[in-house]
Amino acid sequence: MRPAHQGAPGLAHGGVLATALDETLGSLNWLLRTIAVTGRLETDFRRPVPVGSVLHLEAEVTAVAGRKIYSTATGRLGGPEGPVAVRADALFVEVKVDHFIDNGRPEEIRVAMNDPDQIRRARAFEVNP
Ligand SMILES: CCCCCCCCCC(=O)SCCNC(=O)CCNC(=O)[C@H](O)C(C)(C)COP(=O)(O)OP(=O)(O)OC[C@H]1O[C@@H](n2cnc3c(N)ncnc32)[C@H](O)[C@@H]1OP(=O)(O)O
Repeated sequence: MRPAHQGAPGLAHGGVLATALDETLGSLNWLLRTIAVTGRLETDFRRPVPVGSVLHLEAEVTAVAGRKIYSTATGRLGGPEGPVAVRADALFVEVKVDHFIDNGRPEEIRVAMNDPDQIRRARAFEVNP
């Protein structure tokens, strides 16, 4: 956690922690080779996370039902054996790539689609920087 992630003095902002959980959970969809968006993200903040601390994040898929992917993530202070600071349960919903083409701002979609580097093109859709 860096100073830019601060909310209350010296502590990480809850929205930043939720973003970190969402990104970790979203990475699972790459492993499933499925394009999916967050439909629901339920977050528990169990301990304050100090600026300067390391948050160890892990996530797993718990179930897949049709287009619905259920997953859970845990963030521990300091490392994999540290105390649980945050956790989240999520539902991702599988979408076609058209979801982004139809709903995204045309300028960014055009730049991404015109990139001849296929890996960079796919990554352009991956995260909100
Ligand atoms: C190559 C590209 C790679 C791209 C990777 C991109 C990763 C980006 C990650 C993100 O930034 S996600 C950003 C935040 N999320 C969104 O913007 C999603 C906005 N929501 C939507 O677009 C739609 O609501 C959504 C696609 C999630 C669902 O709409 P649909 O019309 O496609 O499906 P539908 O509403 O029929 O829901 C499908 C199933 O999911 C269930 N569902 C959807 N949203 C739910 C919800 N919030 N809570 C509980 N259940 C939900 C819904 O009940 C239904 O269940 P059943 O199949 O059992 O009937």
